[in-house]
Amino acid sequence: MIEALALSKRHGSRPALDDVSFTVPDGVLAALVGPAGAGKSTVLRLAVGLDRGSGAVLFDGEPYSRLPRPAHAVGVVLDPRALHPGRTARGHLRSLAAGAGVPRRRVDEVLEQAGVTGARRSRPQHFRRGAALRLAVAGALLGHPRTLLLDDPLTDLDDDSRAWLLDLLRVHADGGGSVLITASRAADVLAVADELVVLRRGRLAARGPASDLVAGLKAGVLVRASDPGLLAGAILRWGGDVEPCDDGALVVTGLDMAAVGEVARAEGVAVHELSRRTADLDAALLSLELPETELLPGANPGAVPGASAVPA
Ligand SMILES: Nc1ncnc2c1ncn2[C@@H]1O[C@H](COP(=O)(O)OP(=O)(O)OP(=O)(O)O)[C@@H](O)[C@H]1O
Repeated sequence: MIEALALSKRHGSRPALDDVSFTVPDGVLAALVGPAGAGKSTVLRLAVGLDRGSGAVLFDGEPYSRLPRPAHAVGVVLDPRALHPGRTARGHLRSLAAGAGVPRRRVDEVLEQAGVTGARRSRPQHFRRGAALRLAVAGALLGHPRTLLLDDPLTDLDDDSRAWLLDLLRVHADGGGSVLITASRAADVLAVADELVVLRRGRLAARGPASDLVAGLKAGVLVRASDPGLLAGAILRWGGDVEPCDDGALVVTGLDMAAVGEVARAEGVAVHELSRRTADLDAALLSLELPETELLPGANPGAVPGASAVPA
């Protein structure tokens, strides 16, 4: 199980993460989603002690820094291109295995599992994205970890590697492990993630079972117009509800698409886009109201043994 407890991080005066808590139980594949800069990578970097902040991330109750054999508990893929330029793929894995106290024979097993046996003698800095990611995942699997953390694994991935990866993650979670991946678009992970944790500007925007979150999205109409303020006022007068988005679009509920078009015409406002809100799943998720956050027992980092895993 992964527990993120009250994670916060600032870059100067700018908060990169603000009091983010969530749990990924055993047997669950969770996706941390949010637009660029939302703080997803920061969560993973804090989790494995590569960044400093406040709060804690616990793996089966222990911070990463206190795991006796971290590679045997948590498999991590942050940057698949972080490789020694002079090593072959197999050499790279052998060096990881040696550092993690994993027997050498395990290297050939994970190369095969990742489908990169044929490229074991190649230098991976020339690998395409799919092969580089497979090699990185192979490295993460060396110690048979129960938990997997992968930062943005799906971007620019070829279809075969994507299918391979999603299958591997699903099987891992179904076998009782916990998996946390990050993605910029919820649509990319909706079919595979059990749980979503949605971040918006470093804060939790929504979290819960993916199917519940999507079912909870109110049907609505997304409209972009020349004068959103004027249109919003008119929609309210006509009995609709309006939620403004960051990019100036409005999400309207209580009026159908034709009615929104009519209101705009009556107000003399030019409409630049009119679509069903479900077309923009991410905007809809980001605008969800987060229920009162129930802090996990002991979520006060001061009360959690080893919570200084992420030193302030
Ligand atoms: N070293 C740094 N110095 C200053 N600001 C930083 C640094 N690293 C990250 N940030 C800022 O912290 C915020 C969160 O960054 P983070 O990389 O965690 O976001 P992200 O959701 O992973 O984005 P992306 O999908 O683009 O990787 C962003 O505003 C980013 O610009």
